[in-house]
Amino acid sequence: MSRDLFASDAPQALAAATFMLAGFALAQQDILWRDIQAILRRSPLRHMQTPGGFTMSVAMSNCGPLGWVSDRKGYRYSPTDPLTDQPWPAMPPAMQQLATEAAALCGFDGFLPDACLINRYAPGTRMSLHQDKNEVDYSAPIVSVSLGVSAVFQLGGMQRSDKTSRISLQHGDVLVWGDEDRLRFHGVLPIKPQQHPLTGEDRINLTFRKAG
Ligand SMILES: O=C(O)CCC(=O)C(=O)O
Ligand SMILES: [Fe+2]
Repeated sequence: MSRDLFASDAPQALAAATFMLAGFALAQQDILWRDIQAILRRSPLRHMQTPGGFTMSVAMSNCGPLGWVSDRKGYRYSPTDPLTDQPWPAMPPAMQQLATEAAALCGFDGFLPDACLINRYAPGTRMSLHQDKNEVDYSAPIVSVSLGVSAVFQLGGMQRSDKTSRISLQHGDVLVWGDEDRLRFHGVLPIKPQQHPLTGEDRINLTFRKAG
């Protein structure tokens, strides 16, 4: 059987600076899951408000020195969880190391995330096309880890109206984008009803960022 079927350590280039590390997080799934549960006990998943007054369908929380928040005042990073008025839970070493190693494999040496957004997609939930642009410094990549049921990721261009390509994201896949791809529009199509042994019907996504 071809070695390539198992070559999860070899990044697959999807664009000039967008890479798929298929199954890269699989070896860490148990510790990741345990760490995520511990974070969510302290800073629970919640549906944030958009500046326009809508409620987001993806439920979110964060860990690390900074956390992404949205409310009527806008999108931003905050050192405290508005739900608890406490600092966000610390970023567990296994999570930070996974992000740093994934980035390095894709040519982004020295990536030290200070924020990890935790997204939970229930069946039918989507994330519309957007750019990740609340971070201060765009020289750092975004490292995105998928756990649980599969999703279809839309990778667009620099304009919202640009054509998008579809990338299937499976449990354990890690997607990394930076440099000239850092501000590409991207989104997630509605999650199809499925079951996964680790997460049930949900998809959990972790996006590691250098926010501050
Ligand atoms: O869920 C994903 O795969 C992408 C999440 C995302 O784009 C974000 O949190 O900004
Ligand atoms: Fe994003």
